[in-house]
Amino acid sequence: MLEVSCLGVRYGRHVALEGVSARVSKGEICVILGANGAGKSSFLAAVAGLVGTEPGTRIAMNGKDVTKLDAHLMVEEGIALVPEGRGIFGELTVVENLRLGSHARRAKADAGKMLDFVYGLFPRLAERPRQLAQTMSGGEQQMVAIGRALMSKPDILMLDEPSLGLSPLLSKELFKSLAIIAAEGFGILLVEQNARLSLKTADRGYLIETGRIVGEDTAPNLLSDPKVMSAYLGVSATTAAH
Ligand SMILES: Nc1ncnc2c1ncn2[C@@H]1O[C@H](COP(=O)(O)OP(=O)(O)OP(=O)(O)O)[C@@H](O)[C@H]1O
Repeated sequence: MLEVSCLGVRYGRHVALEGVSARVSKGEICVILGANGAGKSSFLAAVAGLVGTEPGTRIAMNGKDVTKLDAHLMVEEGIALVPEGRGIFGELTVVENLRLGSHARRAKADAGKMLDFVYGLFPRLAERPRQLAQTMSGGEQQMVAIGRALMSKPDILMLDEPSLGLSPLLSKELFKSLAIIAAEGFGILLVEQNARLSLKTADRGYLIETGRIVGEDTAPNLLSDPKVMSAYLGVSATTAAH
């Protein structure tokens, strides 16, 4: 459904990404792993239309070339991004934040249905629709951010480090929710520090180093590869085996 080939991003003279290819299908969870500064956030931002790409880049959604579209048009093509830091509006209520997501033309007709889906997924939000978003806990704010992205009825939901700042328990719950979202047919592409937890939930993973893809495999294969464990999971191969 999402197919990216030969993606390049430069910031002035600095080449942040070069020749990056990746794909995400309906109902699939893909994770991008890489060290700090490898280019993970830049990749999501480029796919979302938030940063420009180099000549030769091709981004296709459902077979349509969307390479040069601006961010708001990417949303109409079915790509939604939950940015690092969540980007919710603290002085708006939970339901006002959620409704912002349904301004996309593709989402308007199904806004009620999507709101029911989000409330079913995150009952905590259904209990407090009129609470100001800034007074919600970190985990709840992440639910608002994901909920708002879902309200745009995306085909692909992209998340930049969604478990950042969450407790291990909340992170686990977050990944359970992502599995439910994928089971509904949404494709998920995420960047995560918590590589071990994300690989347990994901179907496939990409390894990125200094702006290039250096590996791709199924999540179970990556999890059982000692080299990957020590390079990307921040634990020694011996520890990882237990
Ligand atoms: N707006 C920008 N201007 C200049 N350089 C940038 C900009 N954004 C990112 N970079 C550089 O591009 C490279 C990739 O950054 P990016 O944030 O995509 O990496 P990352 O893998 O997401 O890192 P992290 O895990 O630390 O967030 C880094 O060297 C970074 O310093």
